[in-house]
Amino acid sequence: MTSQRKATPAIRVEGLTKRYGRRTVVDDLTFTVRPGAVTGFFGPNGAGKTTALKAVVGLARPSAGTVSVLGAPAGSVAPDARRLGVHIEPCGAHPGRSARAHLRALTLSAGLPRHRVEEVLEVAELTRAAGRRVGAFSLGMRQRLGLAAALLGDPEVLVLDEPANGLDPQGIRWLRRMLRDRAARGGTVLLSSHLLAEAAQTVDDVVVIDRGRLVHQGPISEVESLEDVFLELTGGLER
Ligand SMILES: Nc1ncnc2c1ncn2[C@@H]1O[C@H](COP(=O)(O)OP(=O)(O)OP(=O)(O)O)[C@@H](O)[C@H]1O
Repeated sequence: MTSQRKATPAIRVEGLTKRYGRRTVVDDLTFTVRPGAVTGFFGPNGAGKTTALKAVVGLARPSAGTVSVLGAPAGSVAPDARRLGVHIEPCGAHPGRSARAHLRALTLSAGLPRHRVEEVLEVAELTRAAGRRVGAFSLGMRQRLGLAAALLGDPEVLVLDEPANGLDPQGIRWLRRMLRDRAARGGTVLLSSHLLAEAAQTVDDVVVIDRGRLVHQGPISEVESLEDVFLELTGGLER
């Protein structure tokens, strides 16, 4: 990870639209994500967050619009684990494989040094469980494994869908510190979350979408209560 490219956004989403059949799930979405910061991506269930994140990392082809990551089209950055790390469920680990074997396979296919496996196991506090079958992992342990996999290349940009999902309070604190540390070192983090109180402690910038459309982008410092702003912008309990 480097602290270059500070002047330009690390991620630029312009007019992103994704349709499934006749249904528009992401609708003319434009926002930017700056390096050296954690950006939270929020929206109600079904708002299109995962779909938009998939388009950002090249896992979904936009129906219209463009996405660039570190100045390059999303799809061209995606295979480079040193530039882009992604955790979007399902993590793809074979249930019969151990966590260590899963990470080793990823390391091999990404052309990364083998020692990264033990390093990310340590970072994700999974070393003791590394020899166990992934199929026997709890939700939180699978989540840690997915995050460990995203960190394998020590990437400049991290895109994480609901990274706190299933984590216990200790795990949530670990995640917050890890993300803050990466941002402090110049890294870029874009994450989605429904845990607004927790996210408010972690993020620098906020992007809120509703029904696939952008309803807010700005620094968290300008938001008095993320929950109030979220409910106000997305129709709250009256949906
Ligand atoms: N492959 C697909 N084919 C058809 N529809 C899809 C597909 N993927 C997502 N959708 C639909 O797109 C809409 C947005 O889904 P998405 O998962 O992006 O929302 P989300 O904001 O991440 O929701 P949540 O917070 O519940 O995870 C949903 O109505 C979903 O059913």
